[in-house]
Amino acid sequence: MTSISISSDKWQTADVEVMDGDFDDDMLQFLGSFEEVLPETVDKVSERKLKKTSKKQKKKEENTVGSKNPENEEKSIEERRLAKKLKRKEQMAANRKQRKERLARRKEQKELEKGQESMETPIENGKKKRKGGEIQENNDKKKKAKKETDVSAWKQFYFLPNEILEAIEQMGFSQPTEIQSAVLPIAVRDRQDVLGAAETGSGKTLAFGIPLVSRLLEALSNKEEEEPPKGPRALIVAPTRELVIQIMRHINSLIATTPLKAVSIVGGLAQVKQERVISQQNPDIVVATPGRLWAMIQVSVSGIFQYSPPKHSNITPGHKCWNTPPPTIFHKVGGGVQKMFFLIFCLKIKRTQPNYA
Ligand SMILES: Nc1ncnc2c1ncn2[C@@H]1O[C@H](COP(=O)(O)OP(=O)(O)OP(=O)(O)O)[C@@H](O)[C@H]1O
Repeated sequence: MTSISISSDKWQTADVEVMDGDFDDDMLQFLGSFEEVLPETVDKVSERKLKKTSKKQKKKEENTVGSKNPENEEKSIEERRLAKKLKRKEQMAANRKQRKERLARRKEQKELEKGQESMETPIENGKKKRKGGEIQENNDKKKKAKKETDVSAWKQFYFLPNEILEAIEQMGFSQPTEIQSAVLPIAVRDRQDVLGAAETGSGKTLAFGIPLVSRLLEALSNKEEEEPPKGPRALIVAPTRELVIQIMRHINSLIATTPLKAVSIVGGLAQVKQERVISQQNPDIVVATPGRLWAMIQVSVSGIFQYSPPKHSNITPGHKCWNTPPPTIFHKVGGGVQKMFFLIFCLKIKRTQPNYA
């Protein structure tokens, strides 16, 4: 019997079974297969093993997908190609649209600037003086070419000033349109305010343009002895730049034979420049979009809109233009409302208050 101590405090004894006999090398061989393994080595080895397994697994998965669904894979490649193609197409369409819009904006801007530059030409006795007389000559040629139009149908409107009949002749319009025939006697002869509605392209611009220019000419002839009126006396408001351009074209043609001047006020052009043109040129007619007009009324340095109220006004199409009622605007415009002449033209008129005529 052998005693083995197992406690640190006190030695104790325990009975153990002792094996007797010889141990040959074969029995102890397994000891050689152990190797010393430190903690850091354990971490590194397991990390390497983990990486290897995840790579293998990934490869395996890829192979399985590929080998299992080759059609699906082809499909997804095709889909991706199509999506890319579509995206490219959309991008190209967007670029084309942007380019078109840019070109249209530039064209509009040029037209408006042209209109304003032409304002800088002095006007005397209803005829424009230009350098070298070259442009005047071209205009004369145009006038001659268009003078062949027979405008006898317009003669029924005996109350129209001669300058306007001459302008209509130059424009080449042999007959008044329906809305023009309906409006002219009421607005020019009877001096009534008009609320008109007619479809697009029916000639509404001249239907309000002719009465407006007639009134201005009338006022000019009545006040020949007096000091010429300061500031714009007629205001045309249209909801878009495009409409302002269209209206300006008609108004400029209408006043081509008169000493009257018109300018446009729209967003997108330098406000300072527009103010300068207005205060230098002192136009009789202003054609404006509401946003820029409002901005100019509020921050106008020259105070151009404070001179005197516009006495004749057109708002077209009225329902789209204003959030505040027109008289409020004109009160601001002129600093006081005088007798004004309203011509409101649009595509449709919706009655919102039953008692409002
Ligand atoms: N009496 C006329 N005879 C022939 N053509 C005319 C006459 N009056 C106007 N026009 C022409 O008809 C076209 C349409 O006129 P206008 O732009 O005034 O229509 P509109 O009713 O104001 O249209 P929109 O509602 O689109 O503004 C213009 O090209 C204009 O020059």
